[in-house]
Amino acid sequence: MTATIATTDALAVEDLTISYGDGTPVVSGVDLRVGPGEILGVIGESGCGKSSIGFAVLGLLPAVARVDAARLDVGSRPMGDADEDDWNQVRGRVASMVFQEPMSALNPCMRVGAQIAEVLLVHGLADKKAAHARALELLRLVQVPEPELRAKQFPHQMSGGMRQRIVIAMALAANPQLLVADEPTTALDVTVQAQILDLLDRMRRETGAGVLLISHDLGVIAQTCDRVVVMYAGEIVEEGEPGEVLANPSHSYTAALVASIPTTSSAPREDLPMIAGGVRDSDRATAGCRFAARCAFATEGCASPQTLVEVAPAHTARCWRSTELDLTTRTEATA
Ligand SMILES: Nc1ncnc2c1ncn2[C@@H]1O[C@H](COP(=O)(O)OP(=O)(O)OP(=O)(O)O)[C@@H](O)[C@H]1O
Repeated sequence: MTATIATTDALAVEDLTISYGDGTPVVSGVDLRVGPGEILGVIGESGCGKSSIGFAVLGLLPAVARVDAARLDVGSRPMGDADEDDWNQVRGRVASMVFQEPMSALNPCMRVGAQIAEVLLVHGLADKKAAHARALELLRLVQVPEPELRAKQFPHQMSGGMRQRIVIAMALAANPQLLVADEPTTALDVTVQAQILDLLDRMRRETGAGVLLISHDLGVIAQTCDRVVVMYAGEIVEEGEPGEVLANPSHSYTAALVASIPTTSSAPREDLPMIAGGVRDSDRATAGCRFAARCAFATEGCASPQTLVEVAPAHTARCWRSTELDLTTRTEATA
């Protein structure tokens, strides 16, 4: 495959705010940058706004959603004021989505080779013969065995992992600059999960596409991403390189997430330090730290607005107490 390696950012988002109807924003003030060939992970518990961000950067939010951003560049295209025609030029060509459930992205009545070729035909990037040849090339690229045979099969004749490979082949067909992968391995069993993450890793290296990888699983993020943003109640609370963030969590929410990862030496699951409660609408409307109501270390000062501050090179956190706390052990630091 002859991929064009991009030189511009795959994604550049500044001050992104998303709300549904007249509701409180579910995402606020989010800045994201995905470089060419880079994997940026977005992690946070259910309801923190991860999928809303993924849909927003592909223009896929429902009409009820309101999106505001100081900058929303997808590949080299400024999409802040884009209409549906503009998004149709971008989706599948400049940026593509890999969803959690591959069956929802595939047409059950169409042979998979034809579905891959269709992406190229829709965008006028190849004639029928060339599109078919490229479909076989893409099946090889995503390591589908016996591509000629598989191309003639329907999705139901394949395993979940094989279907996700087909979806990734479709997403890559037009050589996009950005892939948005929203929980791409959650529906797969553990060994297949690892294979799909390896494939994403290889694909970004070989094609130069940047990847926005959305996951609630810190293990997936740690294994795959170059950088991670941790979201809480619609806000970024911490950002950095995964190894550094996991080793030195500097926001109490991240520390609680890290502490809730089971390890082989962990006590039985009920004894794990899980985070009590969940994101409430009122947390999103709080001017101060949105995690304060659930944080074991919150003080009166946490009611004041917090900004993301550098806690180490290329590592930022939105917790003014981070220097006072030993968040690796989740205790008040001793003087
Ligand atoms: N179409 C919609 N209309 C109204 N509210 C919505 C809509 N879609 C999402 N929301 C709300 O926006 C908030 C963020 O949802 P979103 O799906 O982006 O979060 P998430 O972190 O991806 O969660 P999950 O992991 O459960 O998908 C939630 O409170 C959700 O109820």
